[in-house]
Amino acid sequence: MDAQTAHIGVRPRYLVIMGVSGTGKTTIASGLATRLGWRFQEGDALHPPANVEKMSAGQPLTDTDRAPWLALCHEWLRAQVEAEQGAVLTCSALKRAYREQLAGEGLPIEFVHIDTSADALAERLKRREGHFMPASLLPSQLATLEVPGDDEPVIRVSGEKHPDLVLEELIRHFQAED
Ligand SMILES: Nc1ncnc2c1ncn2[C@@H]1O[C@H](COP(=O)(O)OP(=O)(O)OP(=O)(O)O)[C@@H](O)[C@H]1O
Ligand SMILES: O=C(O)[C@H](O)[C@@H](O)[C@H](O)[C@H](O)CO
Repeated sequence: MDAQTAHIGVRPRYLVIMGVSGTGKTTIASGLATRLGWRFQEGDALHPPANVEKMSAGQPLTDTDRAPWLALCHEWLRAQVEAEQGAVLTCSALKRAYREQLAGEGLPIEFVHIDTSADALAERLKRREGHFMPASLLPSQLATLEVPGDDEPVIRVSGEKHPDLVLEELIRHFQAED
């Protein structure tokens, strides 16, 4: 545990920051990784090019499309657990089955579900520029989302609070549990 992490007093964790497109996964994940000195991976960067092309064309992904992507995400998580340095991955992880695949082989994965209202999401995606995901896919994202159950290792946060407040809330949560 380096000086910064020791100062904050949080043991290494292995987090998947999840939720629908536009909910704030990259914002929160990168903020956590920076504050805690943990490794960060943008899950979208692990998509096969065909998946990005499909979404860019306004077509929702299928379970078959997501399978190789989720396998790469799981592999990244497994390598981080072995490295024991703490890690944060962004991944929509919309379905329970996807979350089970990410946490497969008994990996100690925790999910942070960022929940944002449909209206706020629509407004954000309408304004967002330079991203491959069209706002037209928001309804399919919301329809596909299976909100994590209380039986899943999930921490629920709001996507409509200021990101700095969410980061402080998460770090306090980790400190209280350690
Ligand atoms: N709490 C927030 N309040 C207001 N705007 C936010 C908040 N969090 C993120 N945003 C904005 O919403 C947009 C999407 O944020 P971000 O890229 O982090 O989401 P994402 O879930 O990673 O999206 P995607 O999955 O589509 O890549 C960005 O323009 C970001 O600045
Ligand atoms: O599961 C999915 O349908 C996709 O992963 C999307 O969620 C994108 O990755 C991301 O949200 C891009 O905006």
